Amino acid sequence: MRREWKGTLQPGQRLGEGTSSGRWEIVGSLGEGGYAEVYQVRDTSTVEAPQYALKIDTQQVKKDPRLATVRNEAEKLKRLQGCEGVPGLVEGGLGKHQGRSYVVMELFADDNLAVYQQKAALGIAEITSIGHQTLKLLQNIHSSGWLHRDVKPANFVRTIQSNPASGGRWRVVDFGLAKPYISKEGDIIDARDGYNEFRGSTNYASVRAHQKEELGRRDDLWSWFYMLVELLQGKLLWRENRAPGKRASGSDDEAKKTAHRMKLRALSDPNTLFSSGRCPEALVKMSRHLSALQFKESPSYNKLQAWLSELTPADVTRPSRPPAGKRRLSTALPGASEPANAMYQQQASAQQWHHANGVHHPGDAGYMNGHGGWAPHQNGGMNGGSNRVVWHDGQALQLPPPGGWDASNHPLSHQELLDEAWDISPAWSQQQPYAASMSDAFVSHDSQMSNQIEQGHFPAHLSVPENWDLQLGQLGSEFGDDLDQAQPQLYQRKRAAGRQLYADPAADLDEPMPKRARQSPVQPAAPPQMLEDEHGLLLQPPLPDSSAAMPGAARPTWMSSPAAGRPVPGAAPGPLNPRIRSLSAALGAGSIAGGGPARAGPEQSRAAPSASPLGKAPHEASRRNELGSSSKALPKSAHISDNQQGHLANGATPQAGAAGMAAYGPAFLQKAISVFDEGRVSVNAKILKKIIPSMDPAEAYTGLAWAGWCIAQNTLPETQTQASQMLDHLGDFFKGLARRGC
Ligand SMILES: Nc1ncnc2c1ncn2[C@@H]1O[C@H](COP(=O)(O)OP(=O)(O)OP(=O)(O)O)[C@@H](O)[C@H]1O
Repeated sequence: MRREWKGTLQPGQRLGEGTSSGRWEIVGSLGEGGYAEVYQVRDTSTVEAPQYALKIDTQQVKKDPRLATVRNEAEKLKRLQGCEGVPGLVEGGLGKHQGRSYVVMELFADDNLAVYQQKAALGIAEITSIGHQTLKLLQNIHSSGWLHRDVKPANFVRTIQSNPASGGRWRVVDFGLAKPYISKEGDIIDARDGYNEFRGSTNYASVRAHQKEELGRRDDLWSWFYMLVELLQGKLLWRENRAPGKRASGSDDEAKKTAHRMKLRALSDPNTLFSSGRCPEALVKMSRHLSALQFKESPSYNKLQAWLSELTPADVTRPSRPPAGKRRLSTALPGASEPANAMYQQQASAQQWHHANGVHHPGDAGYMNGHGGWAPHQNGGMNGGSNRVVWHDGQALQLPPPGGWDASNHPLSHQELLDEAWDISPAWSQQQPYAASMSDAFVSHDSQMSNQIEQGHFPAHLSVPENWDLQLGQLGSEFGDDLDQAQPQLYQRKRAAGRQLYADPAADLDEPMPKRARQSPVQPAAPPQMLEDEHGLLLQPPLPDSSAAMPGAARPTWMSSPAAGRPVPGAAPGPLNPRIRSLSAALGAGSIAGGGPARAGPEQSRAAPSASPLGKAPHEASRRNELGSSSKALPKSAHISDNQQGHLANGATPQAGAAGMAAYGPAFLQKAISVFDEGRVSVNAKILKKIIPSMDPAEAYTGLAWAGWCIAQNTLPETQTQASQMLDHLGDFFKGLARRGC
């Protein structure tokens, strides 16, 4: 299955002045709307050949010079330069190619939000985080004196460079409909009399946009609000009846009327926005606030941010998993197909992935990557999460989940499995920008993998097509964010061509028409370029003996030797990340896992810094107090079962007994899974499911605490909410367990 190329320009094609054959070389296709095509390009005028996004008028525009949409957008972008989160323009990046205007701008990696939200399930932490970030982006634009006027998920693009000032990992694109709302004199421009135009996209347009009224800041925020409803519920009820890839029955006008009617009704009863009949209280407050705003009045961004933080997991009603066909991945996986991948070699030589100490395929020349995966140097491979496929001597070998098998393909004991869990936990945090998309990719192989795990067929020789990584990259490449979302291009263009032209007297420039249709970007983004973020969270110092990470090297004794005790982070002699140590001390070592000196000893207590990484020292401290009393701590029990007979009910602790285990065991698993889900590392929940029943509960709790923390770290620093919520979940959960253990 080959990826369908969207757009009229071809890969390798060059355009623009500056070099003899054209400065901008088309590398990938990012998206296509009714009026423009967006490509990933290389600047061939410099040796480094940096990559950018190039937006160019569709071919139809050529036929009607009045529709110079991209040129107009470029002019607006010029005026918005310096506004955080808005794409930077590239010098010399404005031009014409065969009569079509183009503009070259900063390239953002990864998906837009419309695509992203259709991947694996989003938990409350991630939804609120996205809400915070996108709201901040809109506030930035408004503070610059501009309205976006086409706020919708497809116009927020995720990127790997995190910058809290500009909206964390999200950026905003598509300024085709943007308009200043402040005059040159600095006054807010009055609404124009007799204004009678629809601006925006049907699904996200405010009620006033439907009524063809002039839009203000409040209307951008209504669109943001509907985005939020969609994030929470997984759908907008006015577009619900539309089959994927199909238009709603009836005309566009009918669809618009339906959306308008339902939005109007929701003004007086926000519960009607949700098929459950219950609108989260936080959204009710937002709706009231936005409804009360006057045209010129500034929304209270702070209040909206605060209400956003009030959302709870119970407010998420979207399906916990998207249908299989909807899972997607549009990010290039590091090392996905390239033999002797340069980045991996660099990592290996720098010995940065020291902690990875899992299984590998014997005989391969390679090293463990940061995800507990094996990255062969010579043969190429795809690594990460718990599923691994390596290319070896021209063959694809599928390897078991980390911890499943040792180097001689013998199953690991549960003790070793636990060690593996310890090993891979910090790896997740190191894979910060990619963990989500990687685990998405692996989800798609879950069933195949599980079957083989069940049957004990590892490593298995698979028949994997040459372009397997490409296929992953295009899983479910179509998405929709508006009425004619996934319509054939022809249809979109026909509609585009049929639209009327207009000029907006309040803007310096003619504006493009309202835009809608788009096919999704499907090109994998540029490969990752960084191993360490600005906060230094991605890497840990190497182990004293870094050769431990190399094949054949002995496992460091502290990781598996019973004499050395459980390899709790705080107890490890290696210089582990102090953040992990502090969490372990606060949650695991100093509390639940009261039975083992390595976990509960004074060393851990001392190791806990006075302030936690999240600045939650008092909170953590009180949690420690609540949990830390030795009389209340859950005592260490014997292993449930060495032969993994596996039922939680069989593994009674002396105190809680079989009944107690049966009662809270499933909740424990459920919680673990949901925590991992929130961290978007869903596939690892599978490993947990397999290994937890055979583990000492105290070990499992401590391990989860650490793992949860590592996941939480992925979100720092701009999404502290997410991180702290995860920790809270874990803390509450542990508290509950401790009580039951009494
Ligand atoms: N700078 C960028 N970096 C990465 N991707 C981008 C960039 N700009 C746009 N894209 C991708 O291209 C898609 C289309 O971009 P944009 O919305 O600007 O085009 P458009 O033709 O105006 O779309 P529409 O007509 O549907 O509104 C976006 O949804 C986004 O996925």
